[in-house]
Amino acid sequence: MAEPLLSLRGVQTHIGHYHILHGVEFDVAEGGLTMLLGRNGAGKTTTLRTIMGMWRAAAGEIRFDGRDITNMPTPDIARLGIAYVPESMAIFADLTVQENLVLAARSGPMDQKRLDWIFGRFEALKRFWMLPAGLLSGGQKQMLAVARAIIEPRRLLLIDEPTKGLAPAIIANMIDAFRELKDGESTLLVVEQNFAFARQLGDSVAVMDDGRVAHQGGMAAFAADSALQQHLLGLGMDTHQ
Ligand SMILES: Nc1ncnc2c1ncn2[C@@H]1O[C@H](COP(=O)(O)OP(=O)(O)OP(=O)(O)O)[C@@H](O)[C@H]1O
Repeated sequence: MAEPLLSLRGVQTHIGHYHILHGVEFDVAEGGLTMLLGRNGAGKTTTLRTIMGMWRAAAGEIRFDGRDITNMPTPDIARLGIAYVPESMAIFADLTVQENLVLAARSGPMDQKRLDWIFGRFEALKRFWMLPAGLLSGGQKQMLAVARAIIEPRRLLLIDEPTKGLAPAIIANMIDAFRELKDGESTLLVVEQNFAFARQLGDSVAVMDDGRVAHQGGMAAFAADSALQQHLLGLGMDTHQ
C-alpha cells in the first residue's frame, strides 16, 4: 500500500497549562479529501495548527511526503507545499482583493488561467477586485481566504470550516472547486461542522473526540451509520438529509 501523504502518530499538544491533544493518530491518503469532524472543542483546529507547526507537538510524529515535519518551523512546512486556511479568515483587510491574491502568489506573477478558474467559482472576487478586502461580506472574505490558499498549486490544503457563514449557492461552488482540486493536483484535509457538505465531498473521515481520533474510515460507510454519527457527533436525523 502506498504511504499516506500525511500521517500523525501519537501527537500530543499542550497550550499553556492545558493538555489539548492526547495522542492524535490518522492518515491522509494522497489525492483525496479527508474530513476531520468532531464536536466543538474536540481538538480539530489544534490538530491543523500542530500540523502547520503553529503549536509545538510535545510528543508524537507528523510525517508529510515521507519526511518528519514534527516541529519544523511553519515557513519551512509551507515551503514543502502545505497551505492552511484558518477559521478566522486570514486576509489583509486594508489591501484590495487583487493585492491579497498578488501577495499570496509567492513564486511570481499570478497565472491568469488559474485566476479565471477561481473567478468562475467565486465570482464576487472578480466583482470586488479593487475593493479593500475588509469591506467584503463574511462569506466573500471566506472565498478570498480560500482563493489565497489555491492561487498557486499546493500538495496539501488544510482548511478550517470553509462553509461557515456561506450561502447555499456559494457552498455548491466550493464543493465544485474542492472536487476539481482533489481530482487534479491537491490533497485536502478539511475541518467541517456542516455534515451535509462533509458527506458530499469527503472520501474518508477522521472523527475527533476529546483530543483523540475516535474513528477513521471511509466517508460512505460513516454516512450510512447513523448510530455512529449520533455517538461521535450527536447528530439527529434532520442533519442526514
Ligand atoms: N489558545 C488556547 N488556550 C487555551 N485553550 C485553548 C486554546 N485554543 C484552544 N483551546 C482549547 O482546546 C480545546 C480544543 O480546541 P479546538 O479549537 O482545537 O477545537 P475544535 O474541535 O476545533 O472546536 P470548534 O469546532 O469549536 O472550532 C478546547 O477545549 C479549547 O477551549
